[in-house]
Amino acid sequence: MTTSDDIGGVRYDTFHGLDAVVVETPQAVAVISLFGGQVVSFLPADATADVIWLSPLLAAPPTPIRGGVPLCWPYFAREGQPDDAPSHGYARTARWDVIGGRANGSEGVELVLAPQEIPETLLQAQLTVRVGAALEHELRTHNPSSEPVTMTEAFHNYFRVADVGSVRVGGLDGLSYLDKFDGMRSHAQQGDWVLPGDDPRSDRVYPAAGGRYRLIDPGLGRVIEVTVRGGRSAVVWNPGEYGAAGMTDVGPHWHEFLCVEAANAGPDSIVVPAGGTHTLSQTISVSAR
Ligand SMILES: O=P(O)(O)OC[C@H]1O[C@H](O)[C@H](O)[C@@H](O)[C@@H]1O
Repeated sequence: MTTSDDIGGVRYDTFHGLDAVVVETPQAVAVISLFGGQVVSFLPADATADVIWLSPLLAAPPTPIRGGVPLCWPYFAREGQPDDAPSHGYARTARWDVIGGRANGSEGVELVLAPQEIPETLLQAQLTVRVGAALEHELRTHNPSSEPVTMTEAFHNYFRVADVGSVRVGGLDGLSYLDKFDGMRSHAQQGDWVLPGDDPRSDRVYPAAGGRYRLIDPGLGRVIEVTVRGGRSAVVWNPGEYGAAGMTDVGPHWHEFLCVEAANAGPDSIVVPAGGTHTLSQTISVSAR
């Protein structure tokens, strides 16, 4: 493993019991768990609350981390998989190593991570995380085989909110979505996403979405903007009170987060050609409302 000790502002530490890399820049502090290779905290210098939600009821590895930015890879949910396949693939329970990185002066710090062997897939993953005024993710998937491989994926962003019942998500108006809480039937999104009043939970896949989503949180007085490249689907998920009651790592904390995910899922699956590469990227930035 390449150490990151020689990059200014980068150190190995533990965070909520997880082995982690902490990245401190003048603009923000971010923490990346080596279990799952996932960001678990992003705190811009002027922020009063973490942008990312991490469950206070976190289970220990190998249970996937509930919170942060899980990498769903090389498939989303159990799409195209047998019923007993692990939800969201293997990346989020793999151990990742830092294999490179550099300080980019006033732009912040860039780290490159790769998972230790994932024997279940032919595909190879590499994640670049950039920490500065914004938080950037770039997930590269390489297919070294001689056959095309179909995949789905997501950055399963858990965003901290004051109360999921009082936030809105812009950028989805007019799209169709597949509702997992309604047998995957298609519905039309009218206006911003808000938590439904009659059945307060959400598990929606928006195919062919625009790639620019705004989570407006009046309670925390901020807007979180997610700008996506190479990802055609958006997913908006919160299990609601009753769904969360059956999840030991969510429980009463269900209203503290909303997942707005950058994905290629459902009809937006990706075929990575033999010898080819596909990249999913997102930029998360925060502004005052
Ligand atoms: O419990 P997990 O495997 O982490 O999945 C949590 C959620 O992830 C996505 O948002 C899916 O659309 C949901 O159907 C799923 O419940």
